[in-house]
Amino acid sequence: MNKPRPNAGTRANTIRRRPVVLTKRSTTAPTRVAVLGTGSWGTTFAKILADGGADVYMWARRAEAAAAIDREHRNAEYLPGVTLPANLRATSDLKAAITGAAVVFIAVPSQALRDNLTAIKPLLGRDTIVVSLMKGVEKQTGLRMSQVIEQCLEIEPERVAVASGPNLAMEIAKEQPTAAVISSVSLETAQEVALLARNRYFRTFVNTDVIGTEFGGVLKNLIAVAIGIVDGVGYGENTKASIITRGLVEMTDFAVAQGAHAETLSGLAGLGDLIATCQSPLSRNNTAGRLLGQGYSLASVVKQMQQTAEGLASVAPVLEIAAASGVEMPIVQQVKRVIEGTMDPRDIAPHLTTASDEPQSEHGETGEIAPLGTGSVKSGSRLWRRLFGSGR
Ligand SMILES: NC(=O)C1=CN([C@@H]2O[C@H](COP(=O)(O)OP(=O)(O)OC[C@H]3O[C@@H](n4cnc5c(N)ncnc54)[C@H](OP(=O)(O)O)[C@@H]3O)[C@@H](O)[C@H]2O)C=CC1
Ligand SMILES: O=C(CO)COP(=O)(O)O
Repeated sequence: MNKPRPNAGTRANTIRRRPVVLTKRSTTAPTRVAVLGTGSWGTTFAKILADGGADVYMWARRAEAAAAIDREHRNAEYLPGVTLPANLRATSDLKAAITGAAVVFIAVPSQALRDNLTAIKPLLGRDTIVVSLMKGVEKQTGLRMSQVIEQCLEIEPERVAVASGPNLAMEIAKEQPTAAVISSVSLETAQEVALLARNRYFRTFVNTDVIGTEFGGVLKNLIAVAIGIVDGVGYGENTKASIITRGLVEMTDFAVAQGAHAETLSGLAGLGDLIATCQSPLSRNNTAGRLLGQGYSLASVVKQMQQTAEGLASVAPVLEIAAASGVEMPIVQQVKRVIEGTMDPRDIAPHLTTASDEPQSEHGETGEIAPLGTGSVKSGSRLWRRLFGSGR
């Protein structure tokens, strides 16, 4: 990462804020939407939208991938055995996919987002809403996906939303019921997107905590890599439960220090997704961790992975932001060291690498019951004063 950039006060955060009038969409005709990316999540989300009644056009970067989806109503490469709705079309022509779309959903790997936005920008309508389905941060800048979108497309934050939650693609593609959060600084935008992205097996809630919702998705990936390492090494349920529990504290500390609400990290986009991803062999982050735990090098793991494991790229920028904000993330530190090959995976443990050997309070430095998300925040810090010093 070249320049660590704290989340508060980035340019993308400070594009403020002429009032945006969101045009009400027609309620009679199906809403035209585009989904960019025909991997496992893009295809599954397109199915969610089509099954919810939207008129969906997917974009694939490879013409043969688009043609196969259009012709066979299947995406055998990413979702074997799943039949896609007949009203779901695909193209490799970006202009054809985006033109006329009221909402554009993006599901490409996080590190590829910026390049794709350059091509997307001239094709967007004045009111088009852009929704990130991604769960990574940009390695070079540390920016969240919604920030990259605002910055590159030069659009108001009110036209941007994110979707996150316990959403393992293959389970949803098989129509197993689940829920997710749609978040935007504009409640109206979040509601509009949530109404489109819901159907008999997919329930959407809304919030306006974009920072917490996005970081929930980013951070649970890192804890899922840790759990994979534990599995790979052969440790059992106590180790995993300890890491999941302490991992949630790290996630919450980090996100709150960036301006998130602690409750968001206890919700679907935090705890919910943490449970799903840490428990499931479907998780690519979990799988990558398991290979690391079995002793494979990062290069070998990347080679073996057929699909995107965002946690591998997010770990360094997250730790840089954590260091800049005074947040301790001992579990994520351990993941980084295993990825770098500087720690034996068998040494992974839920211990806290604090300077002192004194037993540490589970609930923060006072030893009193403190809200989740204050476990490792130092008592002199700005966050601590905000939580405890102001009498709140
Ligand atoms: N899978 C899941 O269960 C979930 C994933 N997510 C998030 O969704 C995002 C996408 O993940 P997912 O769909 O699973 O990933 P996949 O690896 O399954 O698919 C990636 C997709 O992006 C395309 N792609 C790869 N590189 C580029 C590029 N440089 N430019 C344009 N398109 C590119 C691939 O095309 P090609 O086939 O040609 O390589 C493919 O269509 C990630 O951020 C992930 O965290 C969120 C929730 C659930
Ligand atoms: O985000 C996900 C589930 O909510 C998918 O997790 P993986 O990217 O680890 O497969």
